[in-house]
Amino acid sequence: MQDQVIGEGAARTASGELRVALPPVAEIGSLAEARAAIDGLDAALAVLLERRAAVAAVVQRLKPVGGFAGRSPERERQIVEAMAEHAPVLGAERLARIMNAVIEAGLEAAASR
Ligand SMILES: C=C(O[C@@H]1C=C(C(=O)O)C=C[C@H]1O)C(=O)O
Repeated sequence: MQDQVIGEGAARTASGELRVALPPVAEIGSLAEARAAIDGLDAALAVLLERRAAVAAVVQRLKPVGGFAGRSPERERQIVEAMAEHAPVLGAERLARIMNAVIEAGLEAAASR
């Protein structure tokens, strides 16, 4: 099976890996290149977000109380703190807003299935 290209610089490999090109930002020289890079990153993000929602839905089924009723602020704080180590420019405060939207979208999607 061949790699499935999902965007500029992003592909799913036959063995189920997601591969994303991360060339140095300083090498981006034009608006078209910058937008192509964003399109590739967004395609990869979409794949990751879809997978994350599917895994979060599994957690909802396994927890004693799932869904919005079983929301865990402590676990969500831990997630954001761990992510902030990889995203120091965004930082924990902005990441918390992003992840709140991601988590709520995942819980909504799980409830709608
Ligand atoms: C997935 C869980 O349930 C909820 C959803 C979370 C998520 O999408 O990461 C995190 C904490 C909970 O609010 C969990 O408790 O781990």
